[in-house]
Parts: sequence; structure tokens; C-alpha cells
Amino acid sequence: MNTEPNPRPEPVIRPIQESEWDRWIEVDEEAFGADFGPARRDRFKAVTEFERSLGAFDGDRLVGTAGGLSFTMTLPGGPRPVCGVTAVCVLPSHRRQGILSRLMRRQLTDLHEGGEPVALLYAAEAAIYGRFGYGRAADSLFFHIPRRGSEFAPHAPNDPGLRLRVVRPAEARADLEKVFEAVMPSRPGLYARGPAMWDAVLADDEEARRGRNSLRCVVAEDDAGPRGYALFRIKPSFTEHDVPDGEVQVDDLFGVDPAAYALLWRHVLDRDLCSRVFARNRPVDDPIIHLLAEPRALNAGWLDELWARVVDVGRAMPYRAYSAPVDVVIDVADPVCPWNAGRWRLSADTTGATCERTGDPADVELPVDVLGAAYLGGRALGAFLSAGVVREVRPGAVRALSAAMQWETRPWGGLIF
Ligand SMILES: CC(=O)SCCNC(=O)CCNC(=O)[C@H](O)C(C)(C)COP(=O)(O)OP(=O)(O)OC[C@H]1O[C@@H](n2cnc3c(N)ncnc32)[C@H](O)[C@@H]1OP(=O)(O)O
Repeated sequence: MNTEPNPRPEPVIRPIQESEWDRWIEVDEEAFGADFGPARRDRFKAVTEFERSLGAFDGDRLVGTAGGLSFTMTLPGGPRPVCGVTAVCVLPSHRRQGILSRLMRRQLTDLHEGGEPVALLYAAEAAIYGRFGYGRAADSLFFHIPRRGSEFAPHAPNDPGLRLRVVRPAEARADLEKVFEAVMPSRPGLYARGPAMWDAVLADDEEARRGRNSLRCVVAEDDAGPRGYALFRIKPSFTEHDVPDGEVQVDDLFGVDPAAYALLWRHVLDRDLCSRVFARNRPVDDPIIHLLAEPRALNAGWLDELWARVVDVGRAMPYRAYSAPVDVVIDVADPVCPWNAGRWRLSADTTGATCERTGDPADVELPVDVLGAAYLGGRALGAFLSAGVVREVRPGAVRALSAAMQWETRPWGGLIF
């Protein structure tokens, strides 16, 4: 007689119905230990694409979630459609039973079959997604800049034709959108913000404030219109002697030209009654690094930002542009997406690229997450070689691939989705 207990049936993975959305988001609240207020729920629901919002069902219980968002993101070479992966959660009662792994495999298979070459995400924890073939494609810096000692270097640009307008953020929305749309194509990782994303950027309820004052906005402009904006909040504070000691927290700051950019930074650094600026998520090549006379005043720290997954090597590699000519055979290891595994010849120059199956011997052997890490142009591959992650078969091939894939402007998404 068989005395083994019945094995637990495997969860069913399928897209949710719109009527299941409340249960779907409750899994996220439970997994994150968060309470999403009504405004945040409405914004989330407004961007949800039900046909690509997966649920894992244990019987009729919804126990896991993974969403996909249709974005237009700037890649090296220009804006392209990509999938933004979000709302990846498993109920605490069901964790470490392989449910995330099933959701990831199903999502990647759906993307492959739907012809979507690239997926990107922000990772709640950096250890989660490498095993699913995502590579750390962008980094961000955070700055804690004291007001005293934040003087600009003499070369900082100054345009007397520019002026600042203090405005309520919601009233400036059209100007902010115009500035952002002008800047977006200039940096890999920036993605088009639809109405619900702008609602999130401009959200000013208790949940968005997180103990800070209301959202503030300054627009830099001239007679021809807006050239930049800064969105920020003041975290009020006083010393034990009641001396004002507030902190400016920068949420979003873009300029279409160097003078507008410098003026906006000068504004947030010079706010009266504040003694420091905290900028949480900035690109690693932020021009502020070169504007300060004393760059150590940045007090910078470093974090991972966007993670990228090459869903389909044959489609993804010609999907972006290259900085230099390269002709290299890559041997890709991809246990999660077996359609990628094996040898591909990447031939590219600054006018275009092809990437096709080949029987030729490999020049470089690499795991697919390294292609993801390099995909937005922000990684030199030599470090992966030194770390033993990549193997070079033909001398010089890694350097050639690295030079072709790197992009002058460092990648950065700037807004968590
Ligand atoms: C894009 C985004 O949405 S990011 C948001 C991610 N979600 C969260 O952080 C919410 C809280 N956490 C959770 O919901 C869950 O713990 C998840 C989604 C992170 C993991 O789900 P699980 O179903 O437990 O993962 P699963 O059982 O498939 O684990 C697969 C492997 O990843 C590992 N793993 C899973 N989560 C983590 C983690 N947070 N850190 C390190 N390793 C992890 C597991 O140990 C397992 O390793 P193994 O194959 O060597 O045994």
C-alpha cells in the first residue's frame, strides 16, 4: 500500500480576468506587506493589461502574480516597444515552492511566442532575477548634498535668458510632459510616461508624501517655452535650537539643455531654510557630478536600477543600435529559454545589425544575463571576463563586443514601475 501523502497539485498559471483584479492586487499587498490606498489602486488598475497579467491559482485561490506592461523605451539607437515586468509576488504561505519560477517561465514563453524581444524590470531584491536570465543593465546613484559646500565650478553654464517659474505641479503638467518627451530619446532606459504614469509622478496624497511636505515644482523657461523642471518635496526639520534644518528631496529633474539643468539644480541646492538635498535616484553620468566645484559633496551611493532580459537573442540583438563595428560568434547559455541557447553570429556596425544562428566556432561564451546586463549600453564586458562569467575563445573578441554594445549615455529608467 502506498503511504506517501498525495503530492500537492501544481498551481495553474493563466491570465486573470478583469473581475479577478482585486484579488490579484491583494496578493501584492500581502507579499509586500503594504496597504495600497484607493488612489494608488486606481492608478495601478488603469495601467493593468489583463491579458498579460498572470495569476498562479492553487485550486481557486490566487497565490501568485506577474504583470507585463507595454512600454516604449529608449534603447541604444532610439525608442522601441518593450515589456515592463511588474507586480511579481507570491503569497507568504506559498513562497519557495517554485511558483515564481513557473510564473517567470510562463511569462518569458508568452513574450517569445508574441514576438517581444526584450523585458525589463525593477527588482525588489537584487538576488531574485539573475536565475531567470535578467542582467543588471543600469545603475543609479543617490546623493546627499549639503547646501554649504555645494557651490558650482566656474565653468557651470549660465543663460541670462532663462527664468524660473514656481508653479503647482498639476498646473504645469503639459510643460513637464513636453520637457520629458524632448529628453526621453536621449537616454537608454527612459520610457514614455502615459497618463497613469504622470498621475503617479504627480501624486500628492499621504501615501506619496511619506512624511514629507507637498510636491513642489519649478519650471525653467524662456520666451519660447519650458526648458526643464524639478519636482521635489521638503522634509521639514529643526535642530534642537529650533534652527531650520530641512531637506530637499528631489523626485524628478530634467533639463533639455545644460543651462536649464544647472539652473534647476542650483534652485534645489539653494532653497532657503534647508540644509541639504537628497536625490534618491539619479543616473551614474548625472551632469551634476561635473557642475559642483567639490564633487565629494555629492556623498554618493550606488544601487542597481533597471534589469534587462534578452527574451529572444535573434530578435533582440538587431533591435538596438551599436557604437562600433563588430563581427563575433557568441555561444549563449540559457537554461530558462532554450530557444536562445547555442551559437549566434552578431554582425553589426553603426548602421545596423544582424544576429543569426551559425555552426561556426564560438568567439565568446556567455550566459544570457550578461547580454541583458550589456543590452542598454551601460556595461563594459571586460569586468565579466575578469570575474570568470564570460569566456573568451578568440583573443580580442570580448573587447570588440564590449565596444560595440556600450553606449555613450549611460542607461537609466528614472521611475520605478
Ligand atoms: C519586478 C517586481 O515586481 S520585483 C517584486 C518581487 N516581489 C517581492 O519582493 C515580494 C515579496 N516576495 C515574494 O513575493 C516572493 O518571495 C518572491 C516572488 C520574491 C519569490 O517567490 P517564490 O515563489 O518563493 O520563488 P521560487 O520558489 O520560485 O524561487 C526560485 C528560486 O529563487 C530563489 N529566491 C526567491 N526569492 C528570492 C529572494 N528574495 N532572494 C534570493 N533568492 C530568492 C529561491 O530560493 C529559489 O532558489 P532555488 O531555485 O535555488 O531553490
